[in-house]
Amino acid sequence: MSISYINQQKAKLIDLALFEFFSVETLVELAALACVSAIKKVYSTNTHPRILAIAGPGNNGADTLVASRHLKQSGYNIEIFYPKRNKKEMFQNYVEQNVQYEVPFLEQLPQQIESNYDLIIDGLFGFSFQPPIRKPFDTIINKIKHLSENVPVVSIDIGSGQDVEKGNLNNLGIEPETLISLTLPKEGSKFFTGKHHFLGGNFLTKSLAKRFDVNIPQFPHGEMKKTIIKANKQKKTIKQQNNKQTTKTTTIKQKQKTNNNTTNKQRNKQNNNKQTTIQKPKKNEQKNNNQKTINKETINNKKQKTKNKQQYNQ
Ligand SMILES: NC(=O)C1=CN([C@@H]2O[C@H](COP(=O)(O)OP(=O)(O)OC[C@H]3O[C@@H](n4cnc5c(N)ncnc54)[C@H](O)[C@@H]3O)[C@@H](O)[C@H]2O)[C@@H](O)CC1
Repeated sequence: MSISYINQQKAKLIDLALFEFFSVETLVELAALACVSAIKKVYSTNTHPRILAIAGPGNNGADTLVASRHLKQSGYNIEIFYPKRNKKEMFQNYVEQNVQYEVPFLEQLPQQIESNYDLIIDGLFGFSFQPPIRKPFDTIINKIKHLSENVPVVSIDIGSGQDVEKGNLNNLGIEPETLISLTLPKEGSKFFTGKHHFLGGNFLTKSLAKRFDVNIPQFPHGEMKKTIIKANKQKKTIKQQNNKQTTKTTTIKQKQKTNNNTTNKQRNKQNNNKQTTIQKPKKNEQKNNNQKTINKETINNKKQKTKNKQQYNQ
């Protein structure tokens, strides 16, 4: 079953529907844990011990504040820049929790980020972002955008400054190396160009999925990172070089069936994984958004994963 991408309005409505039977604190805590789980998967305390988390004024910032606390407890050396503090009690509690766990809050975006941090968490804006970017976030986003060539950036739900539905229009937003979509990927994430795309927050019930006409992502409860969607720039380049292939949708399963080397055991394993589709975007979308081919796969499909990794490294 393919993953549904949702627009801004649907994301907001699903969020409201979840609030009917979850408290916002519970959702934030679970979303934050999903983010932590994904971050640990790619950036370990050995390779990326020093993290700068940038938290925005809304619930995307709340996810970031809570994730920061968990990351500190997981052994990372994390600092938070939280330029526009939300005055609601929930946010004040999140700040206090970080203070209690000795996570420092920075007054300014630090200088020398490249040499002082191994990873940046971008939690400025999520699905409620409405362009254009207002002060002081324009300067912050601009700085992080340029740093992202030297320090990996993880964005929570949306690359901040990007259009929720159209992606990184006019290159105004942050292009993260890792994107962690929550509940369901937003339409703009079809244009994601980074390396790792996780999906976390297994919140949808069957009735909500029906009500909002979306597919529930298939991954076990608690395993927030089970479904991974990977953008593969290299693949697109190769495809383009091989000359104007028409839009093609093929399942990983179908693709692998044609591979004579695939063993029955592997095939069974692939069938068990809910494979998703490889899709090429529409031409006009590509033009506006520097779209890259999206290769969606399950994490258990190790063989395919290794293949993709090799392509990145080429
Ligand atoms: N159902 C879900 O998927 C869940 C989503 N959560 C998180 O909540 C996020 C959505 O939270 P919110 O609805 O609070 O909104 P956001 O956190 O996306 O942002 C809203 C804030 O950003 C400001 N803002 C919007 N556009 C701006 C602009 N152009 N310039 C400057 N400031 C701007 C608004 O004034 C408001 O303060 C999601 O993206 C996700 O990270 C989780 O916390 C809980 C579960």
